[in-house]
Amino acid sequence: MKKIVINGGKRISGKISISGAKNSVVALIPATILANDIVTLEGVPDISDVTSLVEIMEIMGAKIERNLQEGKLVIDTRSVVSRPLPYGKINSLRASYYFNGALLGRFGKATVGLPGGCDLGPRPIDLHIKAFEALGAEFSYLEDAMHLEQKLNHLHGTTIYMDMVSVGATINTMLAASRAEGITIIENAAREPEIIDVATLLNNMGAKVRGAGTDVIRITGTGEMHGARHTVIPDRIEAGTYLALAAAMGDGVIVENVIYEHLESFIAKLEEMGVHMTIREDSIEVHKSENLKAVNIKTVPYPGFATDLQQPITPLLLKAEGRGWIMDTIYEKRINHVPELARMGADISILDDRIIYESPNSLVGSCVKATDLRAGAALVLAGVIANGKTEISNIEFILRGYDHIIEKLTSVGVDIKLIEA
Ligand SMILES: CC(=O)N[C@H]1[C@@H](OP(=O)(O)OP(=O)(O)OC[C@H]2O[C@@H](n3ccc(=O)[nH]c3=O)[C@H](O)[C@@H]2O)O[C@H](CO)[C@@H](O)[C@@H]1O
Ligand SMILES: C=C(OP(=O)(O)O)C(=O)O
Repeated sequence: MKKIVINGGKRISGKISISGAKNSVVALIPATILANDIVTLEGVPDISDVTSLVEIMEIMGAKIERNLQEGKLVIDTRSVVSRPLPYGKINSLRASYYFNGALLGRFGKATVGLPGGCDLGPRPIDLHIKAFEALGAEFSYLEDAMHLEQKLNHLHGTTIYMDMVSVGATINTMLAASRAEGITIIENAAREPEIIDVATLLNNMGAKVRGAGTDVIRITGTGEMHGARHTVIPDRIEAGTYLALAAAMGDGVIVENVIYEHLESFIAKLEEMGVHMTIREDSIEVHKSENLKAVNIKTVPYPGFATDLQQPITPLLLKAEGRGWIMDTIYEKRINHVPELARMGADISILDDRIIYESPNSLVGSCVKATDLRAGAALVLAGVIANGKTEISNIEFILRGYDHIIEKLTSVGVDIKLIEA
């Protein structure tokens, strides 16, 4: 079992470069199945979710050259077959549900086990299934796995209204609809940058996806798709995590390879707190910031404040002055970081549908447990801020989504190491 050990309380400075977006690449990899050809992905983060997806793709018959040091995957999906994938790695990550859309689109059938991923409370997939059914697939359970099969000899385009704004259901529908006959219109689509990234790859592979990034997406299905080369967008959640850390402990930190527009609501919150930043074309410099103010945060779909960033920003809030609350309207049970931060001395608790906190807090190094990916990120930040030694267990969650986190933090002066416990 691995642990992260941090000797906290030291100021940091320097540069951190952001890797490709986890929540994009986990959809881009399954999307390559639609090509029946060779797709090269660049800017791929070296994270365990990518390793898991590569393993699943190889089980399905894909030939993959991987050089994650250089952020590159060359994926040949010509020998992929739609074999049942009920168990194993499939159940360990949420994004495995994208195999449903990709396999259904290319082969007209898919048998894929139930998705896993972080425990954020219930994570239903009814909208995905409803969309596949609307496109002409029949849904059933086969050996504990989801089985989808087209009723006719092809899927057909249709208009789908999403009851809720869902990133996963929007992307899955785009995948299946890319190979359907006719036009599919997704209404009330999610607008996240990751959706645009997936649409860009699909279009480069020969699909016709229009309107990604707005709440109406129009997909004209195509019988054939082909190989392409694509660079993954920068990870706005990784960027937000390091910006929050820089605001809390930095004496001048530059976060590089960021798209500012993807982070506008987050930056607006940092500004409201009193954080000083210089925004450049593809980097953000966080200056030494003092006398920060407590703020309230409500997570909503993009372009609002991202659910994935409410946990990583919490340690920064604990350094501010005043009282505040956080309300996660996407995943209201995304609160696992709260008891661990309280264990480190934070005045933080849950009241009804909110996390409430009173600051400033003097955090003290402690033994804590990462219960999910972004809770883990929050504990790393808390460990850097806290005085003394923090030991974080269950770090496999953190490695699902943060590329070279130890190396990146060491480079700005954090005393952090990974140990075998
Ligand atoms: C809108 C939103 O902020 N989505 C976030 C969500 O995406 P993720 O893809 O996990 O979740 P969705 O965007 O699909 O779901 C948004 C909401 O819709 C509900 N839902 C979803 C699908 C479905 O079939 N039925 C249903 O009820 C979910 O329970 C959730 O409350 O978590 C990801 C990982 O943490 C983030 O990167 C996404 O930005
Ligand atoms: C919770 C997350 O990941 P997943 O949806 O893959 O579990 C996340 O990226 O914050």
